[in-house]
Amino acid sequence: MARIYLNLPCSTSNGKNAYSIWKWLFMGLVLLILLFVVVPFPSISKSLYSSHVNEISAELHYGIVIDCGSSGSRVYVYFWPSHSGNPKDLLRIQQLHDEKGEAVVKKVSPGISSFENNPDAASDHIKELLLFAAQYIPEEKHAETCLHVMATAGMRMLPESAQKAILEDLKRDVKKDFKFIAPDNHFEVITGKQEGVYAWVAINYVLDRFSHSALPLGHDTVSIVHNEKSKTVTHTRKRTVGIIDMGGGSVQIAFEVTDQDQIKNIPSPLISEINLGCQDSDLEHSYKIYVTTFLGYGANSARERYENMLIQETKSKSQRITEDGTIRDVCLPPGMSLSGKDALGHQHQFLGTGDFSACETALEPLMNLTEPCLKSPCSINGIHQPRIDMSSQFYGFSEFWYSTEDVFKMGGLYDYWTFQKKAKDFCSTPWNKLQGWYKDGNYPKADEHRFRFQCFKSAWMAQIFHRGFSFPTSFKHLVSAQLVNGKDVGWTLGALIYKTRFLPLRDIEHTNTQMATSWQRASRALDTQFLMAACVIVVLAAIFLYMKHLKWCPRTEDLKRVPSMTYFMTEQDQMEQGVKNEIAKGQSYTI
Ligand SMILES: Nc1nc2c(ncn2[C@@H]2O[C@H](COP(=O)(O)OP(=O)(O)OP(=O)(O)O)[C@@H](O)[C@H]2O)c(=O)[nH]1
Repeated sequence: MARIYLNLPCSTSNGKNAYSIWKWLFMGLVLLILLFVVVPFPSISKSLYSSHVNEISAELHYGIVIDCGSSGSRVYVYFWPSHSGNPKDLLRIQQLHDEKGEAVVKKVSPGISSFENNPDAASDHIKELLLFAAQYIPEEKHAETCLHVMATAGMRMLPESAQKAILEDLKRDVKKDFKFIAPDNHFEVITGKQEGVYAWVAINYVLDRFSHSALPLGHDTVSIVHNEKSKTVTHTRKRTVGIIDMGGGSVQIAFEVTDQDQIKNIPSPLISEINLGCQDSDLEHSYKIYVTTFLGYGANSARERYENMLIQETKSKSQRITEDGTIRDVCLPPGMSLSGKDALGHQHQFLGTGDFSACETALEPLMNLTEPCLKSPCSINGIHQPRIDMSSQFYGFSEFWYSTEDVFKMGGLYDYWTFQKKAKDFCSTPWNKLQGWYKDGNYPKADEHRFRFQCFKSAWMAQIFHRGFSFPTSFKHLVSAQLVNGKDVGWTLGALIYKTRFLPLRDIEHTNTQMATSWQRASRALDTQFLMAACVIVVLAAIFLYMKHLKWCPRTEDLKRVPSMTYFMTEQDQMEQGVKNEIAKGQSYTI
C-alpha cells in the first residue's frame, strides 16, 4: 500500500512546528469565538447607544411663554432635549438663543391690561410677539410646541369681566393665526403666589438645587423629614435659595421652610407644597414653600399710591405745598418737576427736593406695618412671615435688578450701606446735572422712566426689603440678578418647568418601550451568533479529535524523550523511505 507523504511539519526535524500549528489553530478558535460571541455585545450596545444619541439630538422640544406684565408683555422661547429616562431627573429646559448668542426675547409695551376698554385689539399686541418667536422654531415643530400666555399684576387689578374679555380675544385669534398647542387653559391670569413659586423654581433650577446627587450633610444641605402614613422618611438634599420678585404692580417673596414647627405655624394660604417630580409619590422633589404676594406693592404701583398719599397729605398739611400749589417730593432729585393725576383725574405738580433718608421714612406708611399681626412674626399688611434664617441665600429679581444695576451699576451681591450711599448721592444731585450726565450716555441701561424714578424706586426697594420683609441692614446674602450662569431666571422658566413636569413620564414610557424592542432585537441577534459560534466550536473540536486519532503529531514529551524518529518507523515505512532515497538518486519505481 502506498502512502502519500504529506509535507506536514511534524517530522523528527520540525517538532516545534507541530506546536505552532496547534497554536495557530487555538488562536483561530479564539478569534472565531471573539468574532461570533464577544464582538456582537459591543456592537449591540453601540447600536443602542447611537440610536439613543440620535434620538436626543433629533428630539428637541420647544415651548413659548408670554409674560403679560403690568408694564409690558414679553415672549420667551425655550427648548429641551428628550428626557434622560431617569425618573429622578427633571427636563433640561433652556432658553433659546439666536445665532449671535442673544436670548430670543421680545417685549412690547404697554401692558395688556391697558386694553381694558378695547379688548379686541389685545391679540394684535400678542401677535407681534408670536410672529417673532415662530421664526426661531422649526416649522415642523410648531404643531407640537406648547404656548402659555400668562398675565400678572396689571390684569389682576382689572375687574374679572375685563380680564375675561381680553383673554377671550387672545384665545380666539391666537388659535386662528398659529399652529402652536394653545388650549383655553393655556391663557390665564396667574395668581401672585403662582408667580412667586415659579420664580423660586426658576432660580433653584438654574442653580442646580434640585439635583439629588449623594451629598454629605453640611452647610449647603438640609435634611427633610416626611411623615408618610406610618413611616418617617428622611431625605438629605441641597438647600434651596429664596426669592423676592418686585415687578411694576406686585411683589412676591418665596422661600422653602423645612422646620416642622415653623411649617405648622404658617396659615395654609401662605404655604405652597410643590412637587416637581413626575409622579405624585416622588417625595424627593417635594418642597414646602412659604410664598406671599402684595398687589399694589410693585414699584410703579407704589409710586401711584405714594403720589396719592402726598396729595391727601397736602390737603391736611400745607407745609408740603409751595406757593404755586406744587407738592414737594423728597423722593425726586432736587429741581425735578413732575406732573401726575389723582384718582379723580385732577392734575398735580410735584417738585423734587431729593433726600433719600427722608424718602425712606416717607414710604413707611405705604407698607401698613401697623396692621394687627394675628400670627407673629408678620411682614407687610399684618401677613405672617416665618422667621428667616440669616444664613440663607436670597435672590432679588426685576426691580431689585434694575434698581441696583441700571443707574447705580451695582447689581449682584447687595450691601445696604454701599447701596444707601449711592442712592443718597443720586437723590441729592440736582436734576439738571443728572440730566446732563444722562444725555452724555453715562447710563446706557436706563430708559428715561427708570432714570426719573430711580431715587423713588431705590428707596422703595430698600424699604420693602428691610422694613417690609424685615431683613436686617447687615444681611449679606441677597443677590440681585437677571441672568444667573448666563441664563435668564425669570418666573416664566419656572412656569414652564412646572407645567412640563409630567412630560418625563411620557418620555420614560417611550424610552422603556424603545429599550424593550431594542433588547428583543439584540437578543434575537445574539441567538444567531451563539448558534454560529457553537457550530464553529463543534467543527474545530471534530478536526482536533480526528487529528489526534490519526496521531500525525506526537506529543512534546515524547519528542524530547526519543532521540530519533527512525525508531518509530515501521517496516513498511523503512521500505518506503528506501524507495524515496532511490528516487532521489534517479531510479524509477512504480508504486
Ligand atoms: N431697564 C429695564 N427696565 C425694565 C425692563 N423691563 C421692565 N423694566 C422696568 O422694571 C419694572 C418692572 O417691570 P417687570 O419686571 O417687567 O414687571 P411687570 O411684569 O411689568 O410687573 P408685574 O405685572 O407686577 O409682574 C417696570 O417699571 C419696567 O419699566 C428692562 O428690560 N430693562
